[in-house]
Amino acid sequence: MSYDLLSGRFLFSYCAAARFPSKRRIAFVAAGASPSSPSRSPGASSLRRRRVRAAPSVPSKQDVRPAVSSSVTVKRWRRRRKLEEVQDGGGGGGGGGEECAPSAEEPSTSVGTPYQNGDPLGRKELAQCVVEWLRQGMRSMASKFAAAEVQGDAAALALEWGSAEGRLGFVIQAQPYLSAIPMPQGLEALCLKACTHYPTLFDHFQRELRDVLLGYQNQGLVSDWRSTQSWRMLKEMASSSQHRAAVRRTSPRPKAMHSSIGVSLKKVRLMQDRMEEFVREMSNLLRIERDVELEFMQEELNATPVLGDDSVPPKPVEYLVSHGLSQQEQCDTICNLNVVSSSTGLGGLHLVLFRVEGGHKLPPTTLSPGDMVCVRTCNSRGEGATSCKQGIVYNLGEDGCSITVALESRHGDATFSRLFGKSVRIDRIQGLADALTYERNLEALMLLQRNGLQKDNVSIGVVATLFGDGKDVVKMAKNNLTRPYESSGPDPRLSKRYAFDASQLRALNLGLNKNRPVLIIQGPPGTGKTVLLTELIVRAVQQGERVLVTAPSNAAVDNMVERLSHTGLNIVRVGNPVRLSPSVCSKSLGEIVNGRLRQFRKELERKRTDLRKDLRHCIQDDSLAAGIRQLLKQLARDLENKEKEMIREVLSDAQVVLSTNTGAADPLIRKTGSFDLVIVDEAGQVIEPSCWIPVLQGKRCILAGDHCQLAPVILSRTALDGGLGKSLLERASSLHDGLLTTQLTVQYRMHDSIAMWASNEMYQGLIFEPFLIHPFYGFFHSFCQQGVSPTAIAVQSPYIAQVQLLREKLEEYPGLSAVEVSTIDSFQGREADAVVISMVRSNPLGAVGFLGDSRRINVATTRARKHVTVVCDTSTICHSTFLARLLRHIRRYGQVKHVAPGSLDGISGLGFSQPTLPSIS
Ligand SMILES: Nc1ncnc2c1ncn2[C@@H]1O[C@H](COP(=O)(O)OP(=O)(O)OP(=O)(O)O)[C@@H](O)[C@H]1O
Repeated sequence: MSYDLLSGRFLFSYCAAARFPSKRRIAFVAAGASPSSPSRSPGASSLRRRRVRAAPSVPSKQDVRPAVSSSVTVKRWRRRRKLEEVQDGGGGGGGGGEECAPSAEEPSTSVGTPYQNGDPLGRKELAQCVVEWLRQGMRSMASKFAAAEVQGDAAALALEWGSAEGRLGFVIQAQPYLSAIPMPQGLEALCLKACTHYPTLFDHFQRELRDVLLGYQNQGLVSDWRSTQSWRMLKEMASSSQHRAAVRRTSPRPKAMHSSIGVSLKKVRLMQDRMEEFVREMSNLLRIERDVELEFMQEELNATPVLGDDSVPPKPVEYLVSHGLSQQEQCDTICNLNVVSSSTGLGGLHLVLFRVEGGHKLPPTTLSPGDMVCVRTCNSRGEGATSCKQGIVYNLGEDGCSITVALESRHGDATFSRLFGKSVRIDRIQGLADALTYERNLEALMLLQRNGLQKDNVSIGVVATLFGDGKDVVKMAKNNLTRPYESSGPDPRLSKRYAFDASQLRALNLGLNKNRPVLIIQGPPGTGKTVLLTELIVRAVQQGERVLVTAPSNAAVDNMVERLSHTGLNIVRVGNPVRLSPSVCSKSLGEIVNGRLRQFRKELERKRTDLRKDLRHCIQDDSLAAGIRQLLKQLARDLENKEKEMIREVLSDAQVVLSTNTGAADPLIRKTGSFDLVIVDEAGQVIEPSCWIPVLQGKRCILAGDHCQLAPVILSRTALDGGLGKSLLERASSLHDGLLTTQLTVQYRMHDSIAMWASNEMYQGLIFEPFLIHPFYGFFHSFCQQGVSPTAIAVQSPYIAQVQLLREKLEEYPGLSAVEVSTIDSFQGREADAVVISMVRSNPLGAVGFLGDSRRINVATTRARKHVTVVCDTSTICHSTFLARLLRHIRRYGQVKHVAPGSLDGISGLGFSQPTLPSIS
């Protein structure tokens, strides 16, 4: 190894003909060296000269000669080493290459860059023999230094230290001592890595010097080893900034985590690499998906309503138009609106009030609070501009002329200001991820990569479990962080509310184990996942845990809020007020805060009114008026501060916080600190990045769901094929031989004949132990006549337009407006005594579209406790073998009724003829 004065580069070459065949000789150049390389550091020239002198000129293994005192010849030195080896028991140290072959586990090392910074490399990274090889080399160097000390040869000592000065000098100085010792066979690459790693060399040298000096002290050669010149010089070197910079890690990799999660640093690095690879892939897929979404949205928005003849000058447009490339997505539009005012709502919502131009009434519209909309300027024909702002309908004015939208943009946003004074158009867009969701997913991935394995990350156990391999998890278990093998026997104390079955009790016990970072609860429909989660939350709070509960959709979160409302827990639902179901409003953050601020607001309003009165009276007195205006501003600030304080208070007092997965990224939640437990319901329905938003906020997590029910909706084929559609639930349940998963096996909801179909079609015949349910038979039109309450009936369709049409039709029948009509997707997680599924599709081609998605039909069918009616065109539906099997099952265990063409006006058309179902292989 030498330093090239001309190029200013550090050259290292090593040739060990005896051990490496010629083609395996290693010669490498570390370009640029370190920031403190001699060419750049002050005093570099003298240092360089000394280094050139001190470095042996490319020693070969045969003639390597340790730079020991002249009295020790190479022969004697070798003899002594051999003797030491014999004394050590035949090379128990490191020379015995034959005993120290690299194992399959040993990392393949790239020997590229000497002088990496960082912690000393240990046995795990280098293998025992290499560490021993280093120890011997450094022992020899330390002995030389210490010998100079006891011989009182200050000049020699100074010379040696001078050569070793600086980390580069130190590494160079160490080489001859190391080269003198044969490298363990097969581990040459690791030896080369180690012998150029300054922190490692220094660490070994320090330990050996201390031992040698201590030996001298015991022999009475020195009085106090700590006060020797060698030791003081070493300490001086250790306190230099150069040294500290070298042993400080410069890469963003985590520090030695082994003490935190009980696995080796090497394993932590592997996990980090795995995680970085995952984050890279997922971010890329998210971007692809986002591009397709935007493209799709643009196409939807470009489908501008056509107003007929171009030559006819357009009148003020007042219409509702539905168009859509996909039948599921419907886009309702209101044009010719003007911005009237904007204000800030609770939680910083940017509320913008729009009115129809010319004081006209809003057209009849299906837009309603909570709908996601796109807001942009438009021309007099209603054609919209390309750039748009996303928002959510906040409310529709009672006067019928206005609509308020909560916009994503903030005050002062240029896009928003451009809306002023212009004609504006609002389009409803369904089923598209908004920009905020996309950004929050990306942010979660970034946080996972950056903080996932950091010591201070609360969810480090979760991350390590989900990115470690099976061995890591077992290791962590030994370290008491997780106990995957703990007893799963039922705990009788847990069965007060329900008579839980054994599989539910097992899940409860596992879920309440604070030492378990990850639990996956999987269960087919009706097996009590939601019931179980409710119980788990109650018990977790009882054992002192603060819980964050999330789900992919607002409907699923509200469902959980409703179930928890009766438990007496202090729960808070966080989310955009306009998207919450009215039944849970009393638990929403907005409502709670407003309730507590009511008195304060009243008082503030009174003060405001007084001040405004005063202002009117002193309009002539500029300075007084300015003072009053200041006071009014101050009142507004007071309200804002009080609001923030109250939000913080409400959230930090809450025992359970509930939001959607995306909503969990809300700074309001993040600011209140981490959670002991995060529970994600319907976890099979959400893409993995989204799941990481809540999961990173808790010490441990429970994911519940069913991978045979609705999957994440992905638009891009590339993203789907790349794996974006795979949920964390699905990935985690296949990890570590299913160690993280527990199954629920008894279904309590459905009549046996419904459950049987689901079991055979979706769960490989898994027998759900049935729970006794009495079926009833009848038809939708006559259910109610048979005494079934309208609230016990749920109508589902995959298509939103059909849902809207059915709602309108049912309004016409007195008493039937209580029948719930919804899309299949929004009914997931819920149940009803009787379910009617309207399949809609009817075409000569037999195209079934996404009806062919077995998971969606599984959800629709398994919502029913007692009865399922499927309304469909069998000639279309039966083109799908899956759907044809469903119809066959119904024919076998139920009844098929036929509506004759042209007789759609009611009961009279229903007969009992058996339609021919195509044969299916
Ligand atoms: N141990 C039990 N004893 C009696 N009834 C139970 C029990 N567990 C669950 N149930 C009932 O079974 C029905 C289904 O429960 P739940 O909605 O929790 O199931 P789920 O697994 O979440 O279903 P899905 O996945 O279809 O949403 C509910 O009516 C619930 O009250």
